[in-house]
Amino acid sequence: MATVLKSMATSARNLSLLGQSSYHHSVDLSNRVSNLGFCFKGDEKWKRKHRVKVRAIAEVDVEGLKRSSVALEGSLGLDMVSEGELMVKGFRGLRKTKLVCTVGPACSSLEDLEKMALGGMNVARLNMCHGSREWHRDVIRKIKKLNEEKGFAVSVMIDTEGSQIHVVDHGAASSVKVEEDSIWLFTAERFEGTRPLTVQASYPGFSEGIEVGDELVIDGGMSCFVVIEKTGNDLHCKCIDAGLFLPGAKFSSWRDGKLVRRNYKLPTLSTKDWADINFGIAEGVDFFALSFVNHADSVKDLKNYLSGKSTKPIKVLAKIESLESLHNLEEIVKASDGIMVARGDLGVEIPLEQIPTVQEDIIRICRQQNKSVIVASQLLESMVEYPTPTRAEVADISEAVRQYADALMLSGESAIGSFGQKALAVLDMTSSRMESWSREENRQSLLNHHKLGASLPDCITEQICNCAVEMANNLGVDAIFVYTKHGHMASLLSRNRPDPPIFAFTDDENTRMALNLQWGVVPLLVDLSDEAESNISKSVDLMKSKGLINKGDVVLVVSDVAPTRTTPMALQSIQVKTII
Ligand SMILES: Nc1ncnc2c1ncn2[C@@H]1O[C@H](COP(=O)(O)OP(=O)(O)OP(=O)(O)O)[C@@H](O)[C@H]1O
Ligand SMILES: CC(=O)C(=O)O
Ligand SMILES: [K+]
Ligand SMILES: [Mg+2]
Repeated sequence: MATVLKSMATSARNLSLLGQSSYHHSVDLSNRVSNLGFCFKGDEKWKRKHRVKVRAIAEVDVEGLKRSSVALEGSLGLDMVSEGELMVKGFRGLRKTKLVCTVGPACSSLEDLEKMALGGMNVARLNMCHGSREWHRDVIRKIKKLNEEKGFAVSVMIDTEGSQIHVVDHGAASSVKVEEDSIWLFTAERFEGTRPLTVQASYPGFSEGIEVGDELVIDGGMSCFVVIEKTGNDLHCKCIDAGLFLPGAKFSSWRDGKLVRRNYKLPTLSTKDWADINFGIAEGVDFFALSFVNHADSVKDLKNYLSGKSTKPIKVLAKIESLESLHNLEEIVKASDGIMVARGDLGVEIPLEQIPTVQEDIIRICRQQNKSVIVASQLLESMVEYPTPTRAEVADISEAVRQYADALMLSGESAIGSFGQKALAVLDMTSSRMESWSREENRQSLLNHHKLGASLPDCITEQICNCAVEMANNLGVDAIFVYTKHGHMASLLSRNRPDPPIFAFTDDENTRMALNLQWGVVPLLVDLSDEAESNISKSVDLMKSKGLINKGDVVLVVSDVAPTRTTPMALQSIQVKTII
């Protein structure tokens, strides 16, 4: 717990990143809470309550909190970071937006991974474009070790390489300047080292469908060329907009202001990707993020493959990063368990000014379809090099939070940057701040209640969850409790983005890890029986014994009871309980 508090103090210090200077290093813990800025204006009851809790922390046994994540009889399988956060910030202060961090050489040691977990990393992403399988295996095992030994619950996501066909490289380690009117050769010929004014393409057929007069846009606008001659597969191009070539640059080709769609007939999942997927299954990862998905079929193929091959249910996220995928968006969302708005590659294929609206559309569709959605790429790009974010980056993060994305992702900021933990703290602070502002100002953009369920039982479940959230918000309850086997009810509650946090009690480890991507859900691993009432009273007692809920707290309980011999009907209910 001492470490949790230390990490929170670090977060508080990082407030100065956002232009606040009111934090003093010597404040006592109760001041620290209010300095974190998470209190509700005028919510005296809330402030009093949490000062009391904060004082109690000093007496908590550190070892006692580093529990195993195994569901033991009577244990409250709450991860230690949520537990610490709850004690310090209270129900309303819990961050609802989930945080995904790409693990790379800058944060792959056990110590750094532990710091990231303490800093609020919910999901660790491994990008199979980089590093060897051995390197990734080592990272996955370190994360599992931390989960088991230190009481974290960080999920693991594998992001596939995909068929990267539109990549060119100049062979140098850093960027190369491109002068206006200079003539460059784009070739698929393989050679070692560098050649002046030459870039190597990653795929022999890279220039198929490209004609003289087409424009080649590098990395969404880092530089721009026009094709002046085509010999065989090679392209001779003149720079018409000076700029830079980065290592492994991506390009798109344009004709008459429109993207030239090239049909390479390459599968979304390459042979290497399938091998990486088998690797992920063997290592027991929780999510696969599928790069360059164009059609729902590739998602369905992978899901079918997993259902036959993997003993644990692994969630499949589709990455939206091509123009094609935007044309098939609804189908792709339906077929997937979630979506990543992969703004990096998307910005190579669509004009940058379209990204904000596309992002908002994708988030809305995902919420309607009840699918998790991650906003990714360049959230804090400047922090790869600098210790503070730009104001524009903080505004971008806030906007994604205001749109109610489930999760935000760090890429290079954590993988190779010098300030990964600080970047994570900025995500944490900025999202918490925007969440509390949205609540205070009651600015929830009400979800246009898109009906999901087809069968009557599905419709009932959905309506119960919609009504439960409306009740929870109107009554101002402190927390929502839900008992769930596969996480479905928890996700239906999350979809409505309620004010109070959703504590999802499950006895399934895989459900617990999958819920790590769901907005506002705190998953807990507990033993559950068939008796709803006994589950409720047991979990309330456990939460009370840990000091996580107190006398006078009001909890809205959503339960779903399967039919038994004594009650032959499925029974779903909403109860409001005041803790006594
Ligand atoms: N495992 C790793 N080993 C070495 N470098 C890495 C690793 N993971 C990420 N990086 C570095 O961090 C940068 C940003 O990571 P990110 O995951 O966004 O990759 P990317 O190459 O931009 O592609 P994409 O996200 O589209 O697959 C990469 O360009 C790479 O330099
Ligand atoms: C994350 C990713 O793949 C992208 O932004 O392109
Ligand atoms: K990738
Ligand atoms: Mg990408």
